[in-house]
Amino acid sequence: MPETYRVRIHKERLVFSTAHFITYAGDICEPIHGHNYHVYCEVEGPLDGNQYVIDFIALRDALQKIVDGLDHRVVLPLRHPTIKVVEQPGGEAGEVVATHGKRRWIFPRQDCVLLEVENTTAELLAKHIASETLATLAPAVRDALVSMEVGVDECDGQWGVYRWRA
Ligand SMILES: Nc1nc2c(c(=O)[nH]1)N=C([C@H](O)[C@H](O)COP(=O)(O)OP(=O)(O)OP(=O)(O)O)CN2
Repeated sequence: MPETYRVRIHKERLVFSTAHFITYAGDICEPIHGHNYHVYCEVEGPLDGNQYVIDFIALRDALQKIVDGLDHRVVLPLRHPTIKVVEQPGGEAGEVVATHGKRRWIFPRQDCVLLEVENTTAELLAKHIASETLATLAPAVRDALVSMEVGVDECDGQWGVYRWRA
C-alpha cells in the first residue's frame, strides 16, 4: 500500500494583520479594510535521513519571516488590470500611489508591500506565501518535496488555499 508523509505547520502566531482592497464582480472596488489573516502550510515528500519530510523548525521559521513581512502593512497588487500602483518620491522614504478610476490612495512606501498579483485575494496571498517559502528553502530540501499547500484565512473560517506540485 503506498504511503505518503506530510508535515503541517499551523500555529497561533502565524498571523498577519494587514490592510487591502480588492475588486470583484467585474470592477467593483472594495473600500480599504483590514483582516487578521491566519496561515497554515502543509508539505508532502519522502522522509530524509532524520525521518523528516522537512524540519518543523526550518519550515516554521521560514513562514514566520514571510508572514512578519506582511504584518502591519498595506498589500497592493502590481498586476491588477484597473488598480494602478506607482512608486513616487515624497515623505521619508518615498510614497506609493494607488488609483482606481477617480479614487486615489497615497501611502508611505515603508507601510506597503507591493505584490506581483492580479488582486490581493486570500488565494493569491496564499500563492505568494507558498512561492516565497519555497524560495527560502535549501535547494536539496525543496527539490525533494512533492507538494506544498498554503492556506490563508481572511475572516475566521474563509480560507483561500494554494497548492504547488513539483
Ligand atoms: N474567494 C474569495 N472570496 C472573497 C475574498 C477572497 O479573498 N477570496 N475576499 C473578499 C473580501 O476581501 C472581503 O473583505 C471579505 O468579505 P467579508 O467576509 O464580508 O469580510 P469582513 O471583514 O467584512 O467580515 P465580516 O464578518 O462581514 O465582518 C470577499 N470574497
